[in-house]
Amino acid sequence: MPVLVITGTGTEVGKTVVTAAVAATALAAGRSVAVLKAAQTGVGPDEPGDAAEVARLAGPVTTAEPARYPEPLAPATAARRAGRAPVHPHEVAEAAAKLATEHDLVLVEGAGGLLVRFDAAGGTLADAAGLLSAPVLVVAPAGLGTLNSTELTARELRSRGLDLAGIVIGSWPAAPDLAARCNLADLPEVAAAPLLGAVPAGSGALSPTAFRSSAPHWLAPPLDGGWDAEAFRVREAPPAS
Ligand SMILES: Nc1ncnc2c1ncn2[C@@H]1O[C@H](COP(=O)(O)OP(=O)(O)OP(=O)(O)O)[C@@H](O)[C@H]1O
Ligand SMILES: C[C@H](N)[C@H](N)CCCCCC(=O)O
Ligand SMILES: [Mg+2]
Repeated sequence: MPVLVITGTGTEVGKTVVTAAVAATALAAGRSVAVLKAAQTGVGPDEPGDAAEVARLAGPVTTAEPARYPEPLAPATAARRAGRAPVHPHEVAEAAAKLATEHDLVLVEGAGGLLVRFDAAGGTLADAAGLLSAPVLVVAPAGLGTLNSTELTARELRSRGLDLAGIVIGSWPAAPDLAARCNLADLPEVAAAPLLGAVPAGSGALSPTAFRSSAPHWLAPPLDGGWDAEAFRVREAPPAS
C-alpha cells in the first residue's frame, strides 16, 4: 500500500506545491495517483481546495477531501466553530487505505504542521500516519528559522516511531541568501534525513504544462522520475475499515 504523508513545519510552507510536484512526477512515470487533503479549512464551498490545486498543476489525479470548514483555522477549531463533526485520524487513515487499493501512490496532505489538531481529542496527522505506518515527508521553508521547526518536526516523528522519508524545501528563492544556502547542508543534518528536493519559488504560478515538465527535476530519488514505489510502501497492514 503506497502512501506518502506530506506534512510541513507549519502552514503556508508549500505543502500543496510539493504535493503537486510529487504527483506530477509520479504521473510522468506512468503511475496512478490519489491526493487526499486530510481536512480542508479556509476555503468556501465553491472554491478549489488544495487537492483541486494539485490536480490543476499536476494533471489527472483522484482527489479526496473528507471535510471542509470555511474558517482559516486548525481543523479541530474550525469544525467546533462551524458546529460540524471533526475529521478523526482513523477516518483519514481509512480513506487513504481505501484509495491505496486503487492507486499506485496516495499522497496525504495535512493542514498546517504535524501536530495541528483535527478533533477535540487532540488527534493529528501524526496519528493518521501512525495508523497507516506510512512514511512522512516534511516540507520546510528555505531560510532563517527553518532549522528549529524542521528539527522539532523530525524529533516528533521519531518519538512516535514514524518513518521520516525526507525533507523538501517548499519554496527555493531565485536569489538564496546566506542562511538558505547554508540550510542545504544543515537541514538534512538536523533532521537526520535526506533533503529530497526544492521547489523553486513561483512554481505554483507556472502553467500546468511547464509545472509538469519541470517537477521531476526539482526532486531527488526516490521522489524523482526514477520512481521506486517500494519506498512508499507502508510497513504493516492498513487498519480495518
Ligand atoms: N514553490 C512555490 N511556488 C509558488 N508559490 C508557492 C510556492 N510555495 C508556496 N507558494 C505559495 O505560498 C503559499 C503557501 O503555499 P501552500 O498553499 O502550498 O502552503 P501549504 O503548506 O500547503 O499550507 P496549508 O497548511 O494551508 O495547506 C501559497 O500562496 C502558495 O501559492
Ligand atoms: C488555514 C490554513 N491555510 C491551514 N489550512 C490551517 C492551518 C492551521 C494552523 C494552526 C496552527 O499551527 O496554529
Ligand atoms: Mg496546502
